[in-house]
Order: sequence, then structure tokens, then C-alpha cells
Amino acid sequence: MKLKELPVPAPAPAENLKVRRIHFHSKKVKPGDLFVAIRGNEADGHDFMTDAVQRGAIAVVGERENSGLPVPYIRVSDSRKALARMAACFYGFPSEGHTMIGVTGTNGKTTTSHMIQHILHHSGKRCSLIGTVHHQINGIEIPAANTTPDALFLQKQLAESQDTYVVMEVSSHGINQHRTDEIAFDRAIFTNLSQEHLDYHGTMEAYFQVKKKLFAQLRSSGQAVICTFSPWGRRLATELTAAGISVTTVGETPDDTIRIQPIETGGITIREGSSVHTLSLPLPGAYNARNAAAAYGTVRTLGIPATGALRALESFPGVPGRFEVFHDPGGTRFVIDYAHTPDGLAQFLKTLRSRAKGRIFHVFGFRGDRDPCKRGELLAISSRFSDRIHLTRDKYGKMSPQEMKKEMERLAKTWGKGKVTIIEDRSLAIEKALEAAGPEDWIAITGKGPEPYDQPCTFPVQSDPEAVRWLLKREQEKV
Ligand SMILES: CC(=O)N[C@H]1[C@@H](OP(=O)(O)OP(=O)(O)OC[C@H]2O[C@@H](n3ccc(=O)[nH]c3=O)[C@H](O)[C@@H]2O)O[C@H](CO)[C@@H](O)[C@@H]1O[C@H](C)C(=O)N[C@@H](C)C(=O)N[C@H](CCC(=O)O)C(=O)O
Ligand SMILES: Nc1ncnc2c1ncn2[C@@H]1O[C@H](COP(=O)(O)OP(=O)(O)OP(=O)(O)O)[C@@H](O)[C@H]1O
Repeated sequence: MKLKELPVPAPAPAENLKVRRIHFHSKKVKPGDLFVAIRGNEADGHDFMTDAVQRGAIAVVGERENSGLPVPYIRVSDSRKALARMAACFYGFPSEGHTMIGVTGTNGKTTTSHMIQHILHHSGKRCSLIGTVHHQINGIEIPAANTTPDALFLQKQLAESQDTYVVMEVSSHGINQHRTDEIAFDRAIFTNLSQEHLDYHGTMEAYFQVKKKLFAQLRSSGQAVICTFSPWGRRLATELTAAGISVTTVGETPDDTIRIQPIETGGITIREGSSVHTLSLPLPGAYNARNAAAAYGTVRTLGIPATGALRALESFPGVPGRFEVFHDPGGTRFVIDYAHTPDGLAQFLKTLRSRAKGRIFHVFGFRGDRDPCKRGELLAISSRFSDRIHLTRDKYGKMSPQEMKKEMERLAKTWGKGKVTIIEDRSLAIEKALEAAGPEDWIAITGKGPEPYDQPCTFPVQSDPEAVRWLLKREQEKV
């Protein structure tokens, strides 16, 4: 593509330069590429403009006034926005060729997205998936680095996808950093909003406003599906309706388009107009019933028949690391879960408490690179629902192991109710829980799901599922 065909103000002498590819990481640049300099959170891409040119960049896009570079320099007011515009243009505005479904919210994006994809597959439709656990394009799995990938990667995947539908998780970081700009959505779903990412957004109001931006990207024929279980959802539904957007609400009141209610003997009823359906979901918890209802509400707006959608949900295989259960032949059960927000953890542990006959041993840690103000609350929730707590490492981020240990000791004194043991090595923390647990007990390991450990452990394992499998195998070999 020629530089003049991209939506940036190319200087006249450079208009006909041919752009081979676009990159925003200097180390990826090859001769013929266009480099976009981005001011990041860790580094400033403008400091790597010379590096990019030395690697063969034919032109550079950036925010600085002057570049002093020997190649054409195009100044823009916001490099991330320019990158998104150029990426969409370079790949031919690929969202136009799909029915695009965006799922946002603090918790439940992954589960709801996987449920939507599962229902669509069950109904004979092709659906790509972009999200935290993995991406899946044309049936092929691609590892995921971010929940919402950068604009270049995203637009490339959309261009490569031959699937009619694309369901994607849209994180607040993704929206704020313009990764999803230039995508026209047919459906936008809001699951919920609760305390998270306040280190990044500052206030809940600012966090809400970022999430709300997704709905401004709906096509004119697009529709919003809003869970109204929380006040944030009710507010969003009201504001979007007032703005003339077609809104399907999913909630518990007679006013909601899709109304769910638990059945005492298990399962839920889903009311839609005058129809009432029953649903027995393989995943436990009121929160998963809400995710299922959001997925159901979404596919109904896409014309999927109710019966097919419900039968599909009943065969939903689950999501790796979301209430994923492992059985020890001795009777103890492990459950691995991705809960890492106060609301997510409370929902998860409440559900587990209602099912566990014996004690709950909770193994978890804090992320050094995330919101420190939620740590005390996470521990308070854990000590409310569990019997013993093994505090262990999650991800140090910028904190040293010594700083993290001090933080754990401090929090344990205030919030631990005397239930806390600190065991820094995550695999040992899980082993010690197994040694102490009895046949009716559960060991809940939260925070990481299938994510790989970033530190080596005593045992040869690199994730929570691997640690559990390794310990179970060792138990069997002892017999
Ligand atoms: C804090 C944050 O969001 N960071 C994201 C951001 O990085 P950044 O732009 O700040 O990058 P940086 O490291 O400061 O570098 C600045 C620029 O210099 C460039 N550079 C750097 C080094 C070099 O040698 N040459 C060079 O050109 C970089 O390519 C970059 O353009 O943009 C990158 C590209 O899109 C992301 O991969 C990266 O995500 C990091 C890995 C991350 O951890 N992000 C998390 C917080 C995140 O986004 N999470 C949400 C989900 C959250 C949730 O729902 O729980 C997500 O969508 O994944
Ligand atoms: N609707 C919900 N409400 C509250 N908590 C939930 C809900 N759905 C899931 N959770 C909890 O949050 C955890 C993460 O769920 P899921 O991966 O579906 O959400 P997510 O929004 O994709 O999270 P992330 O953005 O961190 O990847 C689950 O393991 C569960 O403990």
C-alpha cells in the first residue's frame, strides 16, 4: 500500500512510498516498514525512532514536533489513534465483513464470550473468538498475550478470519488505548462493573465512562445487551436507551427483556416475553447463570432459536481455569479459578461454600503490578468464606519478593482472622494444602487460571493446572 493511501497526512514527496508493513515495536521493523512511535506506560516509542530507521523504516509516525530523522516523519496528535486508523485501513476495514460481538465488563467477559461462541457453533455458525484464554480464528487457536490485542494484531486477525461471527472481549485498557477503534460492532454486551483497575482509571466513574465508549462503536443497526444486576448496568441501560440505542436488558425484574430466576431444586428459569424456559447449566454459581443469560440474550437478538441456544448452554464445556475441578482419589477436590477481583472472588467462594461439605483451603496471592487497594478486601473475602488460607506468590510485577512478603504479613494481621500461612512457592503452597486436606475438603486455587507462572517453582510445573496434575500423579504413584 502507498503511504498516501493511509489515513495520515503524508508529506507530498513521500506520498508514493510503498509501505510493506506497519509496526509500533522498533525491533520488529524490517526494510520497507512504517514505524509508529507510541508513548507507553513503560517506555516512549519516540526514543526508538532511530532504531526503527536503522532497521529499515521508510517513514515514521509520531507525536513529537520534530524527529531529526533522515526519513519522512508524519506528526499526529495521538499515535495510538493513528495506529488504529492505519491498521484498519491497511487490512481493508475487516470488521465490515463480520458480525462483530464485543463483550465488556469487569468480570465474566471470557465466560460469556466462550458461551456465545459455543452456542453459535452448536447452531452451525462459524465464529472466531478473541480473548484472555486464547484467540481462535478459522478454528485455529492462537496464544493470547492480552485480553484485547493491539490494533495491528486485531485488525490482522479480523482480516484473516473467514468466520461469519467474531466474538471478542473488550477490556477497558483496550478501549482506553484505542486498540478497538475503527471496529464497527453489531452487538455490544455489558456484564457488570465492580472495583478493578483503579490504579489505571482512578475512579469507578472514569472506569464506567471508558466501558461506555464501546457502545458508541455500535453500527446504526447495532444493539446493546446489558446485564442490569448491578446499579452500573441499570444506569448504562437507561443512558443508552435515552441515546436511542436498541437495548436488550438481562436481569431479575419483570422490566427486563430476559429475566432469570433460580429454581430451588437447581437450574434457572429464563423468561422472554410470554415464554418461560428452564436451564440446567453445567457451571455452578449465580454469576454463571448471569453470564449464560447474557449469552442467551445476545444470540436471541441474532436470530438463534431459543431451544437451540438453551440446549447448547446445557452442553457448555466450561472455560479453562474458570471453576475447573480436579478430583483426588482420596476425596479431596481441587478447583482452579481466575477470580482476581473482590466481586469475582466473593461470587466464586460463596458458590464453593454452598457446595463444599468440608473445609475450604484457599491458595492465592496478590499481583504486584495491580491495584494495591484491593488486596485487603480480597483477603477479607477469603477469610470470610475459607477455613485455611495459604498466601503465596501470584505475580511480583515491580515488587520484590521481600516487599511482597512484608505486604502479605501486614495484610494477614489485619484481615486474615488467624487463618493465614505464608508459603512463597506456589507449588509448595498447593502441596501443603493437599497434605492438610481431608476427603470432604476443597482446595481452591485462585487468581491465575491456566496462566503460566513467571517464576520457577520447587516442582517441575508452570501453572496451577500443571501443579495439581503433578501432585495428583505423585499421589497415585505412592499407592
Ligand atoms: C499497561 C498496558 O496496558 N500496557 C500495554 C501497552 O504497552 P505500552 O504501550 O505501555 O508499551 P511500553 O512498554 O511502555 O512501550 C512504549 C512503546 O515503545 C515501543 N518500544 C519499546 C521497546 C523497544 O525496544 N522498542 C520499541 O519500539 C513499544 O512497542 C511501545 O509502542 O500496549 C501494549 C500493546 O498493545 C500492550 O501489550 C501492553 O499490555 C501490557 C503487556 C499489559 O500488561 N497490559 C494489561 C494491563 C492489559 O492491557 N490488560 C487488559 C485486560 C485487563 C483485564 O481485563 O483484567 C488486556 O486487554 O489485556
Ligand atoms: N458475571 C460474573 N460476576 C462476577 N464474577 C464473575 C462473573 N463471571 C465470572 N466471574 C468470576 O471472575 C472470574 C473471571 O471470569 P472471566 O474470565 O469470565 O471474566 P473476565 O471478565 O474475562 O476476566 P479478565 O478480564 O480478568 O480476563 C471467574 O473465574 C469468576 O471467579
